[in-house]
Amino acid sequence: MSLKNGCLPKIGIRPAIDGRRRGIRESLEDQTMGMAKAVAEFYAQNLRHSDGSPVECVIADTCIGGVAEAAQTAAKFAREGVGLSLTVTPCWCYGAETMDMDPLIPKAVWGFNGTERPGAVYLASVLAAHNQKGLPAFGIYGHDVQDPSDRSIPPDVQEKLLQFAKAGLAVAAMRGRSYLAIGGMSMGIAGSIVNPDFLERFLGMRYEMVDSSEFLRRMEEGIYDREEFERALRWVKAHCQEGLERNPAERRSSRERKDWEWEFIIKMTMIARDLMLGNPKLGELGFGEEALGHNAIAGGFQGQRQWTDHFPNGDFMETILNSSFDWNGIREAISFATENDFLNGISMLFGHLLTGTAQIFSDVRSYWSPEAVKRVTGHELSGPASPGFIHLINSGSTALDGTGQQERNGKPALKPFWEITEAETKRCLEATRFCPAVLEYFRGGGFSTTFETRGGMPVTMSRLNLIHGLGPVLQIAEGYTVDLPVAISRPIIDRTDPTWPTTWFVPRLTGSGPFKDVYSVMNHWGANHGAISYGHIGGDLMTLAAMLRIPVALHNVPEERIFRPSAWGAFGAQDPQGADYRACQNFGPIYG
Ligand SMILES: C[C@H](O)[C@@H](O)[C@@H](O)C(=O)CO
Ligand SMILES: [Mn+2]
Repeated sequence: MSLKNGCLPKIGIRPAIDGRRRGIRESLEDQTMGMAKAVAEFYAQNLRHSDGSPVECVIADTCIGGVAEAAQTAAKFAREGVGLSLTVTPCWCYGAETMDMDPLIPKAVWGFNGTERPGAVYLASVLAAHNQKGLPAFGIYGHDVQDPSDRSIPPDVQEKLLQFAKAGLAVAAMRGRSYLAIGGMSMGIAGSIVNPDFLERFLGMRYEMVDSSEFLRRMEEGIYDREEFERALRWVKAHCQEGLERNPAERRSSRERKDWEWEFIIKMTMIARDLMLGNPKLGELGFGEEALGHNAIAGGFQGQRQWTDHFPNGDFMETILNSSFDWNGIREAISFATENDFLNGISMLFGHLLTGTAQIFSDVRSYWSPEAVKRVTGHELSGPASPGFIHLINSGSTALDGTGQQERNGKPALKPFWEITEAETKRCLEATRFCPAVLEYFRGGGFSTTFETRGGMPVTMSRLNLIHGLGPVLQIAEGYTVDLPVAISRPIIDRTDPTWPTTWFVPRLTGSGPFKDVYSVMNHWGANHGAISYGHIGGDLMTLAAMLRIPVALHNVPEERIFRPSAWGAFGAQDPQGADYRACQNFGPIYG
């Protein structure tokens, strides 16, 4: 089953040229179209959609020397489903006559750094036109002068081409899709008060909602694939190991009840997925409407409390959906928020679309200072955990990939699903236990995913918050997962909920402001949850946020990784954070 619904967005390449015939244009055709072809090839080789398929480029039929060819190109791009555009040129062209005017399409311009023809002068001129007309565009200007015969794309240009395209593809992938809430607000968590206005205006997405009772209807009326269910049950019995029972002896559920719960939560998992994505198998069974699904690219489940006070909790479902594999094999992770915290779900979606990897969803539970660790465990922190750490932990939603049992160059990693091996999925499962849910919290039972994330992984924690009178803002903290010695980790986990997955996180400190120490990062975090993505992707998130006009409230991303539309500089080049707020407010959300 694929998460895509309809066509995948393509990248439109626009070779712009000096329109003067009888010499100039003719002499430039080859080099200009050559740049377009080189970029298309570069993208095809280096970019994939989050569903694993290679990214396709559409090149304009002709070089664009003026408005007629710009219009022909726009028509071609609309026919072909282009979601973002890149204009390339080695020469002077007529800015406002050749530029891409589609307000919905993220745009960049690569102006070749050569001296024979003034590509960089066009770049400056067309960016000025974009800024003047309120159509923000990213400028790409290579650092070193190239010769006209040099058809290579220099590494600094490659980096920017990729950063722009990854974020632009994410923008295009979200447009027209849905966030599906199963249930409503969970325990007063404001992030689970889904805000359709934000989804529609900033992301071009719909808010879809179904009542949790839909699980029961589908179970009781047999609206799921029975054959898949049997297969899933066999897989669960073979690979999902039950963990320690933490409930007091007199309250534990019977074996019979637990077996029933396993069947129930497997069905919940299949039904949630079918609700989001649809399932042709349901059509074959005579359920045409259900077969279609809700066109969702992200979703969430309220769970607590009405559902979990009576029925098994959603932890297993959330974990499996968020993972890059299940009983059907290795596949794209499905971004799914526990407690229906859609703001965290969308943060996970951003991370997923930018990387193709599974995401970790966590409560940002506690800051542990070295002093508190010493007092509670009797041990001193050392190594990367020395400045103290943040304990990330939540009942559900953390992908099995979050164990860190996949590897890249011998180091723990969360990989895009197309790079994950069968053996690595086994290791993730072996490192996980499914503990009977703590019945004090979850009266209806269920099983919670239990593991400790391997240390040493570069990760980025992010979070969207909605602020009255301001709108959405994004927080970003790059850092590392760390390993703790058992003598420290055990007592700390036992003080919280030992049946839940734990990630020990140390943000990269900068020595000042919110990143002056680990405590300050925790203290500045804007909500109870964070979305954790493998890798240092803060720069990519910032590029995406700028495209979506979401200001970045907090980050520790190095300056050289920050890449925003050219107009941002006009709002205060010496005050990038304030400029970001002003630019986002000035241009406003893409979809109104
Ligand atoms: C079991 C509890 O209700 C937890 O689910 C709660 O601590 C949270 O996760 C709050 O975000
Ligand atoms: Mn939570």
